[in-house]
Amino acid sequence: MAAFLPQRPRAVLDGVLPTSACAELIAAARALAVVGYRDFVCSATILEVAASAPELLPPLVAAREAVRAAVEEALGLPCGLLVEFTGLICWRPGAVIGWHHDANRPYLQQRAYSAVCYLNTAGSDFRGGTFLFQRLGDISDEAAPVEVHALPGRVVAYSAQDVHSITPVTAGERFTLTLWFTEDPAHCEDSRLLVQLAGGCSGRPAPLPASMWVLPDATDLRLCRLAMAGLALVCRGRLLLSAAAAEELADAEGGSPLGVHLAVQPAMLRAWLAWEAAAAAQGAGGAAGAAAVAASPAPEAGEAPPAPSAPSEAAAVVVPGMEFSSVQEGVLAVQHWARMRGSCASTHERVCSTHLCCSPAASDACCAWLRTCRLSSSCKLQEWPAELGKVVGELQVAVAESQQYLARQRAALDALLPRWLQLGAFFHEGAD
Ligand SMILES: O=C(O)CCC(=O)C(=O)O
Ligand SMILES: [Fe+2]
Repeated sequence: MAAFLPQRPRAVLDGVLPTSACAELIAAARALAVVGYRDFVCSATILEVAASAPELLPPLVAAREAVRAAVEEALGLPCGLLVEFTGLICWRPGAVIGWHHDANRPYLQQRAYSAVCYLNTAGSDFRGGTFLFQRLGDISDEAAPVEVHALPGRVVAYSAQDVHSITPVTAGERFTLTLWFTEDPAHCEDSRLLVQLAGGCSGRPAPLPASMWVLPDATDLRLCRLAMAGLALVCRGRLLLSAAAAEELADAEGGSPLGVHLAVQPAMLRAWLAWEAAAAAQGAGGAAGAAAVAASPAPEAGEAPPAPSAPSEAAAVVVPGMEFSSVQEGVLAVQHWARMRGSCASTHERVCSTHLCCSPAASDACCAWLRTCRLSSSCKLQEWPAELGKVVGELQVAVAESQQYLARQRAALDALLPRWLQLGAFFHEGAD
């Protein structure tokens, strides 16, 4: 444990999470994170996880509790801390935060302490991204930590008023589990989490990031999901949009990032849901049925995704990083692969589902698959099956492993949920 000064509590704690738990959380973040709270940052909050992939709550909650317990002990807070925010955060190249403290807005006054648990290693998994505390030039500076380099399982904890900064991430991806603590029960995230969980955990549509930053590497399963959905993708600035959303965007308020985000979100979501509904209506149509769905999505009240076989002009635009010459080519490649696998419907599940990259190994296999996509950019389409064949075995193992992993997490959630809900009811009654 590092120096701890009561007047300016700062602690750096190693080994709070085992490396395996960190890898698990990174895989969950890769699967779920959407455009985050600042440029080049993607995040998945605990509430978003509860809404879209509740079976991933058990490892996230376990990690949250481990960090909370370690911070309470290190900062000597016997009364216990309430968690105001839990999020998995991915920092991509370009992400940076200047000097600030974490309660620096009127609506953040409830934050009392902060804790960041690093999930991967500075210098090897990513470059830059060093956490710096401001030196205050008083005697306590001698002992207080000022610079924190990320290592899996290392936690930095500090008062939310303590000024700090993060140097720019220059390469790779920096993953953190970030927690803010409050002493005010009204701001504890658990009540919102319980309300959400009480609403039921199953049958939710697969989450689709509504928009995303276009990233230099773009090795991202989400791009694949979008291409599978037959969406024509358009690159606008650093946002990747559906063609339909791009049209709406023209009307968006001055093209401001917020306006853009608001315009994009509903359009893409509607398109995705329309596609999902069409796929469900086709039922177990097998390869041909599902391929037909992908090729001619059902007309819907919202936007149906553009048909891959009838590309719009916008569709000729790039899906960055995938290096297909068009989205259609990407879709065809996926369909080829699907036919090879014998079932397009389950391929949809495998390729499009968030869950494909929920286990670390599956996540790696997905990345391998997407890398293959990229490596194959110069290949002709007919060469795809051979190319893809190389990783099909790996994916099969990954899918099986992912399914087992999710089954285990679902069982864990089933076991936890009644207790959480009971607790929620207890607190609710207590509050009445
Ligand atoms: O990721 C970190 O090391 C700290 C992040 C931070 O300061 C913040 O999100 O306010
Ligand atoms: Fe901060």
